[in-house]
Amino acid sequence: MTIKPRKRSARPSALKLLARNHLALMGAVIFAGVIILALITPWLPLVNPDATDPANRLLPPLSDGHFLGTDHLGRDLLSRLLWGTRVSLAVGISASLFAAFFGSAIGIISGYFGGRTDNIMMRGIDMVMAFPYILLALAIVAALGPGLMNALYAIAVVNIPFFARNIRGVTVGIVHREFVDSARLSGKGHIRILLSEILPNVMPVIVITMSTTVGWMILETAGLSFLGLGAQPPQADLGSMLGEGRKLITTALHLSAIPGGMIFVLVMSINLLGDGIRDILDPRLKSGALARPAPVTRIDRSTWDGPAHAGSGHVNGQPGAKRDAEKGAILSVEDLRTEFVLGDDVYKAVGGVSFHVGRNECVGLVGESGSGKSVTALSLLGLVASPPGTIAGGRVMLDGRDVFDMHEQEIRAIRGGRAAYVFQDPLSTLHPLFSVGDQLVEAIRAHNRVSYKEAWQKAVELLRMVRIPNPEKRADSYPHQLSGGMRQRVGIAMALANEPELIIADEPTTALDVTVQAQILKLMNNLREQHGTSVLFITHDFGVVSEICDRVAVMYAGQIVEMGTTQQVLENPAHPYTKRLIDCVPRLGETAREIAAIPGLPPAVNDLPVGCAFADRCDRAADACRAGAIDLDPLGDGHAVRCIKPMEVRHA
Ligand SMILES: Nc1ncnc2c1ncn2[C@@H]1O[C@H](COP(=O)(O)OP(=O)(O)OP(=O)(O)O)[C@@H](O)[C@H]1O
Repeated sequence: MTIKPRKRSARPSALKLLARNHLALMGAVIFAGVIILALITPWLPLVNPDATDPANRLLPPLSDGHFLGTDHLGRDLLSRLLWGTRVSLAVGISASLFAAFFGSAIGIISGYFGGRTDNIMMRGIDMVMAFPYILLALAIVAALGPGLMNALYAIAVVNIPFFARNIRGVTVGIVHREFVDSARLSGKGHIRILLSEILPNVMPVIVITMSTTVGWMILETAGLSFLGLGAQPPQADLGSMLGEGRKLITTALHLSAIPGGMIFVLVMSINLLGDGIRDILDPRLKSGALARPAPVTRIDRSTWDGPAHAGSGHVNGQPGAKRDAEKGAILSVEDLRTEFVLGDDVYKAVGGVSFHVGRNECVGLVGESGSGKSVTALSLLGLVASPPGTIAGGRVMLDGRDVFDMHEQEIRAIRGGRAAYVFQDPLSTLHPLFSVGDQLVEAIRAHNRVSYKEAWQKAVELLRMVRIPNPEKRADSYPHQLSGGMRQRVGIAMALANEPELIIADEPTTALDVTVQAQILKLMNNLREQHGTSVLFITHDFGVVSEICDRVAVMYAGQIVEMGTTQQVLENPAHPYTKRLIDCVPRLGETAREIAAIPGLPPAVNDLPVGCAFADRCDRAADACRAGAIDLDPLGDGHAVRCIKPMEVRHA
């Protein structure tokens, strides 16, 4: 077997990400400029910054031989500014490193070990924090004596609590996470866990805190020097220059404006760069987003080929959406294409999907992990995060209207209103700090003008409808006080809050045991019968499909490869992939049957092969399968398959 060379990571480099954030880039350029100037100052043709020249006192900027003028002793301001910036930078960065090292160490140890260690360390930190920090810094300098180094120590010490508190908070949030537990279970000792599990996770916070405090510390050191406690004459830093200039502010404004301007530029550029560094270090933003995800998935109409191109999924040769809308389908999807652009790679997560959901109908979307089911579901109401997600083509007709032509506010009104989602893990979708009753009230009042009391009554009714025992009391419970099955019922109650016409359920029973799963499926079936709700049910489990779905669409590598009624697909699968998928389902009582796993792996959606994406795993594949795009061909009675060598189908 030949192994393909590994493709270069699609993740944009840190520099590229920084370049995309214009403000951070500007900060980086200015800060780099100041640093370079500070570094080369000793080699620049500058006069001695401490050389006085009483004959040339208080010269204004642009004077002959003194570009920025002179101060009250006739010293060259440009030279003093560059040497002073050097000192301020060195002190600010050193104090920040010192505070970051000791503060973070205290925070990590305290947050990790907790208990008495945490108590002792944090009470110590609280004692330091009990003093106003600038008074504490003054007291430290007063005790140690005025001077730049003592100012550095004072500023570093008063900032240690800031790091310690911040980092302890982050550590406490991480220390009970599953990956730390699994490191413990694997036998790692405290030091290794601290270094390999905790530190890398708090590092971005340390760097971000540092990048934002360097500017602050430069200001604080400047403050001490301004008060005469930092740099001592004739040595200058930006603060002492500002202090000297302040005395002559009315007669020679440039003496204070120039160092003040430099402090402003320096602090501003460091803070802008700090924000950029935060965005780069956060792995969730590495996918290309330095910006907040847009409220609705970005639609890129430049890639639109018009409705339904060949092979995308018309069935029976008719333009799908029009035909389905005529049939009165609640949801009609035509040639939907959703992509993720990561660096130079384009991941075609949904590659031209067409299907419809009729009124009061339940359609199943089935497929292996990564086949594009969730992205399809999220695309329907523009919920795929942008960036990096983009709708690259297609139409989604909800009750005859194209969702992608709607205004953002209209789409928002539909979400949780006419169309509602139920997700796999209700614990992560329910708010941990509000009671389930309050969350239901919020969902109801987001779409209806009703009083809190009325909404609360409706919330209790909803809980009763989804068969939560003792709903009046349970409405006051918090998500963590309910069992997994109950939480999922609350998730369904939330979805039902505004009597939706369509429920999009993304693997709502996957995390539940079989008895609770059966109860939830029964509940959803009852709701369909009583309220006429339509359901798009996403699952990888054919057992669930047979329980609840009228029709089913099988997805593979971002495309629908087979579609038909549940009976057609389960009893007569036409696509070899569907057949293999059904054969993977264990059946009770069949002890002799060996579960046939599908060999190989699905292709990466950023590197899809020409022709059938399943060909490499299919024992029926021929050369023709790899020759070009394959259409979803009708087999009769609404059954369709995207295969040129389908299994033999015997329709009743
Ligand atoms: N934010 C993202 N950035 C890049 N690629 C993504 C992103 N979200 C999903 N994808 C890719 O889109 C493809 C489809 O993912 P999707 O979540 O729809 O699969 P799925 O069939 O729902 O799988 P599962 O059953 O495991 O949830 C996968 O290849 C996945 O890696």
